[in-house]
Amino acid sequence: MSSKKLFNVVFVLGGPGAGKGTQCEKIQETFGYQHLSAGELLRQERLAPGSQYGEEIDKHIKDGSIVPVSITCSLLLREMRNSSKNNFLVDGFPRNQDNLEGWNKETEGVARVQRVLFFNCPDDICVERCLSRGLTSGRTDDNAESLKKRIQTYRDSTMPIVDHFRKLNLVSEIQGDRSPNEVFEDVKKVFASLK
Ligand SMILES: Nc1ncnc2c1ncn2[C@@H]1O[C@H](COP(=O)(O)OP(=O)(O)O)[C@@H](O)[C@H]1O
Ligand SMILES: O=c1ccn([C@@H]2O[C@H](COP(=O)(O)OP(=O)(O)O)[C@@H](O)[C@H]2O)c(=O)[nH]1
Ligand SMILES: [Mg+2]
Repeated sequence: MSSKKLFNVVFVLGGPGAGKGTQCEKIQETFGYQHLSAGELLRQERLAPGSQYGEEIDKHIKDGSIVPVSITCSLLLREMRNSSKNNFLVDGFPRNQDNLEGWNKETEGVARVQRVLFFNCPDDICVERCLSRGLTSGRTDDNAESLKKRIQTYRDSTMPIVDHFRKLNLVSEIQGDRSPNEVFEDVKKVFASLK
């Protein structure tokens, strides 16, 4: 029997602009979980010198479609293995069935999903937030055209993953269309009761 400690992972899901990144920063500060944004890791990888995946990642991000799990999962696992932490927030992943299956395969005996935080936020507010973020983010996908596709991908591909975790009783759903501090009050309750 292996005595190796499993990584604890909290998945953080929700539409584009639902507030995942904002809340993850607060959780990291307050509860010491290391924040890993899958989207951010992909954006970095795209720019990494010599990366063979740059173009592929670029295209998916602009199209609001989802990068193959082998790429995303290896970036996440690299961060986890290089960290001194044992507790991680995996922000914006798994976004579809391919992500979920790849994760399950790659992390068996390595990580356990402790909880799934799901930030529920109406589409119009999500879009409005991303458009304002786009004024300064420099992101190629914070524009009306990409957002339409991202919302569709979220609805068609990510919601079934949330529902999968609901059946496993792992989802804590939090209403995201309130001020960041109000949202965080509910997030704190979830973390206070984590097992
Ligand atoms: N509760 C909130 N109320 C208003 N604006 C918010 C809230 N949470 C985040 N924002 C802003 O909305 C944009 C998207 O938030 P972010 O945390 O990046 O969301 P996500 O990671 O889900 O896309 C950012 O510009 C952020 O500052
Ligand atoms: O596991 C992931 C996470 C992100 N993305 C891509 O990266 C984009 C931006 O994701 P991010 O989570 O940064 O966006 P957010 O929801 O926070 O606005 C997505 O639309 C996808 O194209 C992906 O392919 N796989
Ligand atoms: Mg984000």
